Amino acid sequence: MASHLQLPRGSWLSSHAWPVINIDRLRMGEAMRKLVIQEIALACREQGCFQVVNHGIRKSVMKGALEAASEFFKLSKEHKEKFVSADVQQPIRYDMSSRDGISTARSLLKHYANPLEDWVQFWPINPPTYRKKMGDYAVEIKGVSMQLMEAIFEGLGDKVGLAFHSDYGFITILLQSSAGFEVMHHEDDTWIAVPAIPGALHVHIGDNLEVLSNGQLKSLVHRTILNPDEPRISIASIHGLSMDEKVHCAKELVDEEHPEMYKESSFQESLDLLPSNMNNYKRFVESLKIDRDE
Ligand SMILES: O=C(O)CCC(=O)C(=O)O
Ligand SMILES: [Fe+2]
Repeated sequence: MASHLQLPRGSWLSSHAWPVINIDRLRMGEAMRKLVIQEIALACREQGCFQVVNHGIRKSVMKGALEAASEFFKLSKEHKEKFVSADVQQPIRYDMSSRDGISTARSLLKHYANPLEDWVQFWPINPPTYRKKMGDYAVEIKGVSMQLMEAIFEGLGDKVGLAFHSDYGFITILLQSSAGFEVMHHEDDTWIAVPAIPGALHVHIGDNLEVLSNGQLKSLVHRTILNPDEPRISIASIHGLSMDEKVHCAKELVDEEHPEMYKESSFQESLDLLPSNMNNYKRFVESLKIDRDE
């Protein structure tokens, strides 16, 4: 394993936008499974890759497979050359030169693996532990692939139900019946799945608070993903001022070093902007930003 891989504190490591997914949670009840499927779907859509931990493959099996491969490559030429073939259809093939146009400097041993009983007869008998160690790994990695394929297929049904936006108002409080809510990380613009924790309320910052705080707080960009299997209910309570009351940067937070960054606005004005959003969505707070470079 690469030395830069950190172990997950929770389920999702976002410090480097690098998803590490704890997949034994796929078996911890329906609600948890849904969340993990959503995390996997998110990683697939956003990054096209992710790492899994708690996948159930024993450490000794992973170590054994690496040892078997390494011992094979350390063998003398005559042991390995038995498997050399120019025929890429062979069930086992050792090669040191490029027949695929992509191998530049590597040796490879390529063989079929599952079902093991069909293919193991073609595998090296040297090193003597090769068949057992690589065989155990082949069987266990197939189990992980099957679980992941199932989860990825389930996640493919998920569609964005409510696209990228931030809320007008100071704060929004969400009471949600199930997962599906995603928020954008402030620093690296990656999406993070928010779990629906029973009994908990989700709170996020809206455009008004970004303006009031003169940019010290940022309104949260978020969206929701549809769950094809069950309806999701979410009650979003958005707290703001009355229709025509203006929200402006707090005077206490404006001085020479921190000039006013936003124009004042009312809830009515945010509504007036809605029709123009139909074809080209722009966050309301963006339209309030004062461009200081001009
Ligand atoms: O469906 C949700 O949980 C979020 C709803 C939302 O973002 C909104 O109504 O502004
Ligand atoms: Fe929202």
